Amino acid sequence: MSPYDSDPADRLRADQVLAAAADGEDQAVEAALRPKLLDEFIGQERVREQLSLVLQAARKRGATPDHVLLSGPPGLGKTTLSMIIAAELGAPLRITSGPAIQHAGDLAAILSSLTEGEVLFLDEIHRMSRPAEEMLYLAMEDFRVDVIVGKGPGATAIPLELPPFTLVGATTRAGLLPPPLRDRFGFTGHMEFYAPSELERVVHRSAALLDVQIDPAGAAEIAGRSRGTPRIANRLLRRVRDYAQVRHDGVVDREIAAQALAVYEVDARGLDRLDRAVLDALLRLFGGGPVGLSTLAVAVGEEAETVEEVAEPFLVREGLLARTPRGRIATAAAWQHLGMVPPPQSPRGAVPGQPDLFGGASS
Ligand SMILES: Nc1ncnc2c1ncn2[C@@H]1O[C@H](COP(=O)(O)OP(=O)(O)OP(=O)(O)O)[C@@H](O)[C@H]1O
Ligand SMILES: [Mg+2]
Repeated sequence: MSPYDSDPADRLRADQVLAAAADGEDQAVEAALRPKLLDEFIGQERVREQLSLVLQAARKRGATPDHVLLSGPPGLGKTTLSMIIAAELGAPLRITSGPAIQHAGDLAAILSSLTEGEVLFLDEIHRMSRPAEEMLYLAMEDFRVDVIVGKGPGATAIPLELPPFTLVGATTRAGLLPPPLRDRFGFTGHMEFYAPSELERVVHRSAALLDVQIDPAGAAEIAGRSRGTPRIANRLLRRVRDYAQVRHDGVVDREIAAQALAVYEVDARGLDRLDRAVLDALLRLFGGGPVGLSTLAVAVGEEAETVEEVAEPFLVREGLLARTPRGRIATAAAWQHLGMVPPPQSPRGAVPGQPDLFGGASS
C-alpha cells in the first residue's frame, strides 16, 4: 500500500498541476528515470558534496548517519535523494509520509519495527500531526518511543528502545517545521532550481533510458522550458517523444521539440497553463495588483496552496511576479511577456519588485 493512499485527493492535485502524472504509467516511468547513486545524480553540487561527506564519514565510523532534512520545491529530487541515501548506505529503506501518519500510534508502529541502520523516509514531514511530531522528537534524539498502554487515568507509558536509524525528512515548506523538529536534523540540504545546462544533462540521460534519439539543440529546447525542474524536464521529454513518434520519425531536434511544446501549451519561457492563468488574472482582473493570494487563487480556480507552491516560486524567480506585504504584484516583465501594456495612470503597473511599503506618503 502506498503511503499516499490515505490522502488521494491531495496527491492528485499536486500531480495534476505539476506533473500531470496521475496515471500509473507516468509514475512508473518517473521511477525508472530516478538516478540510483549519488554519482548519477545531476546538479545540486553543494548538497551532493555535503551529503556525500555525511555518508562517507558515517560509513567510516561504522555508525548510522545523522538525520537528514531535504527541503525545496517539488520535483527537484528529494525523494530520489532519499532513495540514494539508502542505496549508498546499503541500508533498507522505509517510506511513509506526514499525511499518512494521522495518529502517534501509526508512527510508533513504524518506528518500533525499524531494523538497525534502516533509513526511514518521511515525505511531507511538515504535514504530520502534532502528537506524532512530539513522538518523533524523542525517537530522533534518544532512539526511544513511549508506548502508551491502557486508557484514561490508568494508562502508562512504557519506554521502548529503538535501534539506531536515519530519518530522512522531505518538505517543500521548511519554514512550516517547528524549530524543535528542524533542530533535530544533523544536516539540512536545500535543493535549488537546476541550471539549464544541468537540465540538458537530465534530458539526455532520460532520453537514453527511454530510447529516444535527441540532438543537443532538442535537449536544450526542452531544458529551457522546464522551469529549473527535472521532473518537468522528464515530463516534457515524454510529451515531445509522443509528438515525434506520432507526427514524425521519432527523432527529436529543436524544431520538433518546439512544435511539440507549443501543442502542450508550454511557452518559450516554460510557463504552463497555470502560470499564464495566474499572470493573466493578475494583469487583466487586478490591473497588475497588489492582490491577495487567496483572491488570486479563486480567480484562477485553484487552491491558494497550489498557486503559492506550484506557480509562484517560478514566476517570482523569473521576475514576473513579486510578493509584497500588500499582495501580489506584476512586474514590467509580466506585462511584456503577455504582450500587454500596463495602464498609464497606474502606479502599480510597472513595479520592479520595489513595493511602496508605507503607502507612498512622504508628507
Ligand atoms: N538530480 C537529478 N538528476 C536526474 N534526475 C533527477 C534529478 N532530480 C530529480 N530527477 C528526476 O525528477 C523526478 C522527480 O524527482 P523526485 O520525485 O525525487 O522529486 P521530489 O523533490 O521528491 O518532488 P516532490 O516534492 O513532488 O515529492 C524523478 O523521476 C527523477 O528521475
Ligand atoms: Mg518526493
